[in-house]
Amino acid sequence: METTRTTLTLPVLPLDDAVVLPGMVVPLDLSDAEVRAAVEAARAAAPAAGKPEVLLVPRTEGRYAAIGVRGRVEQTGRLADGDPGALIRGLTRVRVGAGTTGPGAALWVEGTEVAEELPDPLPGAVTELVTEYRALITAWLRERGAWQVVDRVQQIESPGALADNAGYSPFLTTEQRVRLLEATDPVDRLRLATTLLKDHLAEREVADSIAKDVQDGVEKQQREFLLRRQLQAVRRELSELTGDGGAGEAEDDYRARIEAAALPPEVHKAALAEADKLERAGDQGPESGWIRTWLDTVLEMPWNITSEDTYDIAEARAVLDADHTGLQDVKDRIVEYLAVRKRRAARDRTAAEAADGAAQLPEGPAPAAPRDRRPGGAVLALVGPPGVGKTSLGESVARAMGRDFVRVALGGVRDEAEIRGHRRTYVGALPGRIVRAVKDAGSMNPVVLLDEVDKIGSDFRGDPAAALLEVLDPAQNHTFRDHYLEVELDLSDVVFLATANALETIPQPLLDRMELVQLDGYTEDEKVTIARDHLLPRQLERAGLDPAEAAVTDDALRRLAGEYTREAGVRGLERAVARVLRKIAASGESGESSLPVTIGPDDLRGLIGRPRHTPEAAHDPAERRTAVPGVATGLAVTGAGGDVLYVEASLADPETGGAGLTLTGQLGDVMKESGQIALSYLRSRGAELELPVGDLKERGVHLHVPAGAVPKDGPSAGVTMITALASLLSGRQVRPDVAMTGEVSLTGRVLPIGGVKQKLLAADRAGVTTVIIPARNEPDLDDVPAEVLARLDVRPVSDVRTVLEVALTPGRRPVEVAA
Ligand SMILES: Nc1ncnc2c1ncn2[C@@H]1O[C@H](COP(=O)(O)OP(=O)(O)OP(=O)(O)O)[C@@H](O)[C@H]1O
Repeated sequence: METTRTTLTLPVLPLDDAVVLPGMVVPLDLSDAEVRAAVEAARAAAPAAGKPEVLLVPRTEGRYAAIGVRGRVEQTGRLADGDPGALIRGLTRVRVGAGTTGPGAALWVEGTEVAEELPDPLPGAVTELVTEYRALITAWLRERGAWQVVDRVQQIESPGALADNAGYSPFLTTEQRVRLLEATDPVDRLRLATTLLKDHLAEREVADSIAKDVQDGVEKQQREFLLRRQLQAVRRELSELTGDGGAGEAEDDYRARIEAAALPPEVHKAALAEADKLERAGDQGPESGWIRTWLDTVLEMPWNITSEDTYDIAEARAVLDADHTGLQDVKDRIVEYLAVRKRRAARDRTAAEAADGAAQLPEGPAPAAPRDRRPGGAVLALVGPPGVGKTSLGESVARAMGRDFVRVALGGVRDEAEIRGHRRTYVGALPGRIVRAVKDAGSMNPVVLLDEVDKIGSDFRGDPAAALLEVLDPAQNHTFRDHYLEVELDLSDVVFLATANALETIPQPLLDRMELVQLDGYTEDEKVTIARDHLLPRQLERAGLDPAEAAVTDDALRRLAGEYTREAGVRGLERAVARVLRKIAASGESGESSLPVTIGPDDLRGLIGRPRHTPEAAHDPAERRTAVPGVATGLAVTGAGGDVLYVEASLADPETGGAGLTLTGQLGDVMKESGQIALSYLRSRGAELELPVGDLKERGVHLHVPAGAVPKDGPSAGVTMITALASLLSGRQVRPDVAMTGEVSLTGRVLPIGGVKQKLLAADRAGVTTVIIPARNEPDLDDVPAEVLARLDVRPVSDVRTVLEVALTPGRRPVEVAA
């Protein structure tokens, strides 16, 4: 019911995010340029006696509403905040028409006033609506304590004005207010105002009931808290009565710690259950001790901590290079491993995201096929002699990946519980080493170095290797269960590395999971570089010396490596360097010598005594081990890397010693067989070689490999045994500068062996210059550093005859047979 009345020309006062409805009186801020422009324009146009009038039009996102409200500027002055302001009263609705001109900077429009007409008397439905709205709004206002407003609302008679008064309701949105403004029919408007109010009341009811639930929850917690406090107090009093110290403060403490620790849901549940048990058991309970230990362990685990992998491959390489000299191929392998790991991690992430996305769809496609959860695949195993840097490479890998590092020493572990923990019911039960490693690392994705996997054994206490296999298996290790911890531990993000001295004793199933990287040991030159760049700086620091105070020349380092130590790695060398520096520090301190000093090779003797390992070839010929016939130099790989070993042969006294073969020196079965084969070969073919083999048939033969405390095995001493025997029989010495390795067949063929690089490095260390190797091992020479090959005369052979030709000196001395 809208009849057009007057046409008006008014300056527009735009209202952003606000609506003024007829009947409302609102303050407007005159420091706003548009508001000021409109008010000033209105003032300019107003008749001398009358008050200026503006058209208040809501504006949303730059667009004006179709209906505005004629507003009268009642007053100007200061607003509460001190800004200039105007008090404006909304009068009537005006339909906004075309733009026009007028004084001032404001926008002028023409508008037509909207008249409101209602039938008189009002129809019953409308009266009811008025009553309903009034009841609702007064109830709401009363609730909020707005008593004056209640009175005012009670006095409003007209349905339209009643609805317009809703403009004051704080819960309405601007959009809802605009709808009220644009509802030109008064009854429609009141209907709208009623609906909006009812909606609000309904919403508030829901919110209230939620708040009430929350409140109830809080009350329950408070009650629980109070009860616990009381329980505590009772316990304390009890313990005072009975004279036991230490009241049950701790249980509540555990509960709080559990809540604070943000444990995974399962763990949280288990921990709370234990805390409950602890409370029930009380302090006197026999169980309380181990429950506490368990809770402490669980709370100390880094459940929610994972370090972020930030490495890129070039950086990782740089870290490896900075920490270790040489080892190019080893570093290449590690970098490849990291690159693959990184790619797979990225791929798995994408797959996981895709799967998550699919899972959110109600009828999504089947989730992606189960993936190998370990991004890196197999476990990288660093295999090589002691002191070649396996452990420190592991540390470097962690550093390169930006992860925490922990080492788990497995040497001598025979008990499965060492890996997997003891059940809690055992006295003194502990979690296994894997759990302890993760705890020590302080994050759930550390690099864990399983040191000396070749030295785990098994006995009646279970098989640690089997437990270890589960730890390393990507299909199982995301739910690893430690017997002690009893809750599942996700190990799938852990990077496992392993080290071993020798492959032979690694249990096969473990070996299958490993990707092997061999470290064979260093040449003398490499050792000098490592010592200069890494060992010396570190030991200087340990000795409290400044690099400017003490220098050790490369030649001195070389002598330390060559004559004071004999090893594949650099551990002994590092110790020797440390000894030298300690002496320097001591003599500097006692004033015996003045710093700075430079240590050359000849100073070493005065500092740390005579060298222990002079090369065999440097000895007086009469003192060499091969000075007597029957001794040959062999090459072997032991747990300590490559080494030279000597094989001694002798014939037993025909009267006292029986016939047959005696083998001594802790030889393994395979090595013993080599002895048998050597003897058989010489018995059958010796004559062809012009050897007096008759002795072999009548007299017992004894083969001994000294350094008897070290177990030795393998077939590669075959050539050495034959050479020693042939030397004995022929009376020709074995050349002291020759060492050899190779398996021998019954027909005298020289068969290939392993560990060529380690053996050649050892030969070079020992000062040997000619090395006999099986012809079929020639390709292995590619792995041997060029500088070593340059010093060695390597003779690849395929027949034992050639071995003897090379190894035996021409000079012939008859065997002195003891009569
Ligand atoms: N290439 C190298 N560059 C720098 N330092 C090295 C290198 N190789 C070894 N080292 C240093 O030699 C020392 C011994 O190495 P490490 O303890 O890692 O040997 P390992 O092979 O793990 O021996 P083990 O098998 O007995 O544990 C370490 O201090 C290490 O930093």
